Amino acid sequence: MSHSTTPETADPVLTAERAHLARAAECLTEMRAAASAVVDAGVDAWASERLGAARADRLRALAADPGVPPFFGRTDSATETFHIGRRHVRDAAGDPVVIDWRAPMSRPFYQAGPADPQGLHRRRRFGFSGGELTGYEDEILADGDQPVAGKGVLPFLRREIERPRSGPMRDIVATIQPDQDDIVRAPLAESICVQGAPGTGKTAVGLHRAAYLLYTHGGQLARTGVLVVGPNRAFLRYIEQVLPTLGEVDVEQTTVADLTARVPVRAVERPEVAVLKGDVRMAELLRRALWGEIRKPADSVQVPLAGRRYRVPVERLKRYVDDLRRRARADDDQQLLHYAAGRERLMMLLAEDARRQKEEAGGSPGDGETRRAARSAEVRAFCDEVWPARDAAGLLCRLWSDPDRLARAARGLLADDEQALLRWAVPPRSVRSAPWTAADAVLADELAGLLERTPGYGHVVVDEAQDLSPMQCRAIARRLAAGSLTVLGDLAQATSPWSPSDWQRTLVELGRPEAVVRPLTRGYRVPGEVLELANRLLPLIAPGLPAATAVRAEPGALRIRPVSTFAGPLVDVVTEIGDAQGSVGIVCADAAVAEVAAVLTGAGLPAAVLSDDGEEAPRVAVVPAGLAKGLEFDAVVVVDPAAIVAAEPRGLHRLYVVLTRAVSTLVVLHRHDLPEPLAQHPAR
Ligand SMILES: Nc1ncnc2c1ncn2[C@@H]1O[C@H](COP(=O)(O)OP(=O)(O)OP(=O)(O)O)[C@@H](O)[C@H]1O
Repeated sequence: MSHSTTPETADPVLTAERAHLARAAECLTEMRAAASAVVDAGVDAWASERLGAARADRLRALAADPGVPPFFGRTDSATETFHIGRRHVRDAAGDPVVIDWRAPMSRPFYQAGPADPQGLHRRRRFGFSGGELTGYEDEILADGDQPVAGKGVLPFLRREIERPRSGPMRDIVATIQPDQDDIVRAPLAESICVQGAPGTGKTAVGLHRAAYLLYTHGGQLARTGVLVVGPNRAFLRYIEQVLPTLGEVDVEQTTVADLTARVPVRAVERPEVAVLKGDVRMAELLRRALWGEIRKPADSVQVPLAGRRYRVPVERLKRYVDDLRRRARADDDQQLLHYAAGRERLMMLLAEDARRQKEEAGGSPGDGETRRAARSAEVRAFCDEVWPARDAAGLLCRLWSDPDRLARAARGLLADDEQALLRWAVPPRSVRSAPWTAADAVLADELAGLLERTPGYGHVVVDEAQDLSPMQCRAIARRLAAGSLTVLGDLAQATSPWSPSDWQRTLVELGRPEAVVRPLTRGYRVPGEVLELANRLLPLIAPGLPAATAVRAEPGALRIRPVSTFAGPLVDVVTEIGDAQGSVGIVCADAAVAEVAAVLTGAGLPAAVLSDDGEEAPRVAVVPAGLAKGLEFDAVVVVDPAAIVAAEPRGLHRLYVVLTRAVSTLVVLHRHDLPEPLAQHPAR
C-alpha cells in the first residue's frame, strides 16, 4: 500500500520530519565548522600540506548545496529508523542523523519490496520544493511479519521522472530501482556490461556506480582515479553535474576524442578510410611499424667508462637487442616493454657490459660512472642508429607519407587497395600541418601507448559503448591498467560503421572479455505509447534484442502528423509545446539544422542550435540527429524522419535513437512515407 501527503501544517508526521531536517542541516553545519577548525599542531610543512589537501577534500564533500536537502528517504524496521541522504550526517556525539545512500545500511531502502521486505515495514520518500520539505509518500512493505501486496509504478517515481527538465541531467538517488541497484553496488573487481534499451537508466546507473565505488573503496580509488568516457561534449555537458551533486568532484569525465588528442584534428576522411583506421588490424600494423624502426647492430661499440674504452662485440649487441625486442610482445600493458623504455634499457645494457669488463680486469666502477657511460656520445650514437628515438605523430606521418614503409608494415595484413586508402596523396610540409583526422588521433594514441606506458585508472565507466571502433576500445583498455570497467550501451542504438551485433568483440577489445552482460529492460524515460512506436523498428535493426517495457503510459503522448511542407506546422507545434515548462528538442537531419533553426527564429521563437562545443543546451534546442544520442527532452519534435534515415547507412538505428528522446510528448512531422513498420501505427 502507498499513500502520499501534500503540505499541511497540522500533519504531525510532516512536522516531525521537518524538525529532523532542521537538525540534519544543523549537524552538517557543525561538521563543516569542525573540519575547517582542525589545526595541524606538531606536524611538519609537508604533512601540513597533505592534511590541508585532505581537509579541503572533506570540506568540499561536506559543502551542502542549499537546493539539495540532507535526506530524501527513510526506512523503518521493528527496531530502527534511518534517514537516507546523499551523504552521512552525524551529531556531536557521533550518532548518525542521516545515513549515506551508499552505506550497506541503506541497501534495504533500494531493494526491499512487498515480496521481500528485508526487515522493513515501511519505506518513506520525501517531496521537496526549493529545499522545503513539502510532502512524503509511504510504502507499507509488511504488516507485522506479513508482506503486503505490491502495486505498479509508484506516484513518487512517476513524479520524479516527469519533473520538467531544465538544464543538465539529475541524479536518481531517491528512486534507484532494485535491478539498477544491483548494478550500482556490484563489487569493484567485477567488470560489467549493461545492455539497456533507451531510457532504462544506463547512464544514471553508470554514474551512481562510480559514486558508490568511490565511497566504498575511497582510499584505493583516490590513488588510481575513476574515469567516465562519453561520446561527445554535448553529452558530457548534459551528465557532468550528476557526480558533483552526489558529492564526487574528483572524477574525470571526458570523450574518446579528448582522451586521444595526440594530433591536431583538422580533417575528416571518407567513411571507408575511417572504418579501416578503426579496424583492429591497425594495432598490428602500428606495432610492426614502430618495432620495424629497430636495426640489427652492424658493428661493435667502444663504450667509454672511467677514463678507458671497452669494446662490446657485435654478437653481444645483437643478443641485447633481440632479448629486449622479445619483451615487447607481452599482452599485458603492465608487463610490456615499451619502446622508449627499451631504448633506455639498451643504453644501460651497454654501460653494464663495459662495467663487467672493467670489474673482470680488477676495477670497481661506481653507479654514477656506469650511468655516465650509458649517456655517452658513443652509446647514444649506437642507439640512434639501432633503436632510434621516435614520437607517435612523427612516425604516423611517415607511415602515411611513405608507401614503402607502409607496405613493409602492412605485408600480409592489408591488401594493396587498403594500403592505398591510408596513404596521403601529398606528403604534408610538417607533422603539425598534416591533415590529421579523429581516427588518426586514436592511432597516434595507440603508438604513444607502445612508446610509453599509459597511466591507468582504478575504474572506467564508458557510455554509448556500442559505437566504439576496436581501436577506440583499445585506447580505453590502455587506461584501465589493473582496474575494472562498467560498459554502458545499446546494440539497437549503434550507428557507427563498427557496430557489433553482440557485445563479445567489444569486451575483448576493451580488455575485459570476462565482463558479464546485464540487461536493463524497464524504460523510465519514454512513455509506453512512444516506446511502442520505436520498438516496431527493433526486428529490423536489432533482431533478437528484447524490447523494453515502459514503466509509464501517457495517453496522448504521441502525435504523428503528415504535412505537405514543414515550416508552418513546425512553428505551430513548437509554439504550442514551447509554452509549457521544461525542455524541447527539435530533432532533424544534421544537414537540415540551419534551415529548421532559421524557420523557428524567423517566427520569433527562442530556439537555438545544440552544438558539440560543450556549451549549455538551450531550453528550446534544434538538435542535429547525430548529436541526439544519450540526451532527453520533455517534448521532442522529429522533423522529416525520412531525411534522418536517408542521411547515413545506419539511418534506421539513428531514427530509433531520435524517437526515444522524449519524456512526455513526441510529435513526428513527416512529408514522405514513414518507414514501413511505423507506417502501420494507429497514432497516424
Ligand atoms: N530509477 C529511476 N528513478 C527516476 N528516474 C530514472 C530512474 N532510472 C532512470 N531514470 C530517468 O530516466 C531517464 C533516462 O535515464 P538514462 O539517460 O540514464 O537512460 P539510458 O539508458 O542511458 O538512455 P539512452 O540509451 O537513451 O541513453 C533519465 O531522465 C533518468 O533520470
